[in-house]
Amino acid sequence: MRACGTMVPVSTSSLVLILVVVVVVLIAALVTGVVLTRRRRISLTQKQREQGARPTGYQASSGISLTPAAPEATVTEAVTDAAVTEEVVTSAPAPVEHPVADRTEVDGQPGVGDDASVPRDSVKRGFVEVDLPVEASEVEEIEPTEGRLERLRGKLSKSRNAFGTSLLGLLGAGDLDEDSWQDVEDTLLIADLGATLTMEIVETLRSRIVAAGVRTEAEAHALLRSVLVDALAPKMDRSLKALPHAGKPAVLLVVGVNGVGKTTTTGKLARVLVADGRTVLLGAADTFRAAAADQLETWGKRVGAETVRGPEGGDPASVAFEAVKRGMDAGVDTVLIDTAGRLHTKVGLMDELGKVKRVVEKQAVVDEVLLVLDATTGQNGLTQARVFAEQVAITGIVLTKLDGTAKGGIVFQVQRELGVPVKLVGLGEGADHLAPFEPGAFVDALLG
Ligand SMILES: Nc1nc2c(ncn2[C@@H]2O[C@H](COP(=O)(O)OP(=O)(O)OP(=O)(O)O)[C@@H](O)[C@H]2O)c(=O)[nH]1
Repeated sequence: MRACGTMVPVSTSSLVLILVVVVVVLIAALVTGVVLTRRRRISLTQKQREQGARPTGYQASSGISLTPAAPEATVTEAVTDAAVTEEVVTSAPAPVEHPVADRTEVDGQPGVGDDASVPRDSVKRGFVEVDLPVEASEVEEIEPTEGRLERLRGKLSKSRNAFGTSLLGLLGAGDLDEDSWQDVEDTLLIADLGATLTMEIVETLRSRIVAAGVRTEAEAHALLRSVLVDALAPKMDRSLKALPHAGKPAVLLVVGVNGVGKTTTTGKLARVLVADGRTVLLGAADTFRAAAADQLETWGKRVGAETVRGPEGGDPASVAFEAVKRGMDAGVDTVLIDTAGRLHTKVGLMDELGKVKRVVEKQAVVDEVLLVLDATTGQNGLTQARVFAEQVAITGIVLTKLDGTAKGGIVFQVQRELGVPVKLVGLGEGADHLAPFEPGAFVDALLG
């Protein structure tokens, strides 16, 4: 008898059989693994393709709604449109008077070089006076822009104190006498809502307070919120026409007077687009200010975007043209063109802007002309906006430096006056301090 546990001898053929089984099992596992990995990769690619193929506007994950321009716009039509716009402008009922002395061109051909003979509207900033954005050794992580306005609401504290807090204090105090209504009016005027809009809002508040029988502070808050949101035209299309169409990149032109934050906004906007998975090319058509192109190029490097630049003092229209050409050749999604600051009263410089747009339109549609306004300049911003809108058809407003002012009310006025939506707001010098403008979130930030 063999004791239990004694080893049973295994024949060579059994060993071979076991080995064959093990090898077959291993091969089967390997094949299954490969098939699963392929499937996963294929489904991911399909998903990406679906995302890329969305034909019309969508809410970008970045929180800024990006859309392609209307499909019917073609280059030729755009050129014709530009001519039509100019005709309309010339036949506008009340053209803005420009003193002839302000003309800067000397030969009828607007160009930055002309300014050598006549001083431009502002002192040139040299290298030493301009803080270049921090150079990054590698492409940076970008903060998501979804909910930025909520996250940056603290930056609106100056406007909140001057505007929301005092208004709520007045309205929440119960029955308002004439003096209190006068205070409401003054608060709105000081916050830069302008006389017409202020009167409208006061009238609406007076009638609705009575009709709704507002008694508590919470009711006053709700009423004020609804009146202010309505005054911000919440239904305006604030999507950014920054997506390619008809096989060409979207082209955005950034314009405004000196020092309002055009280059900074262009850089911040490139980050927003890159964060949304878009490819971007920057055009440094600000050939006037020393270091403007360096400033833009540094912004570009931080997000891996190429910058097309020209010689200092060169023709901005030709830089813009080259940038769009390069963008088309490289197949990027969006070309962002930064232009030089120009005072709206300088006819030659305003003509130059029209030329930049027309030259670009020889090869692609300009989908957006974003006017950058410095919120701290108050009513003057409005005057600038009117003149810029006459020269180039403004499609959106970027209101910068809202963090540094108690006059957040300019947002209300500029939209009302121009019928052009505020699309973005600058809330600080930080690289990601640019937020999509949302009326509800903005009013909430003002009212605290
Ligand atoms: N606080 C604050 N500062 C801003 C904002 N946007 C821009 N700036 C600052 O404004 C200054 C001018 O910005 P730039 O981008 O150089 O202005 P620009 O319009 O390109 O200037 P020019 O080319 O000379 O016309 C810089 O110091 C920016 O950091 C903002 O939203 N908030």
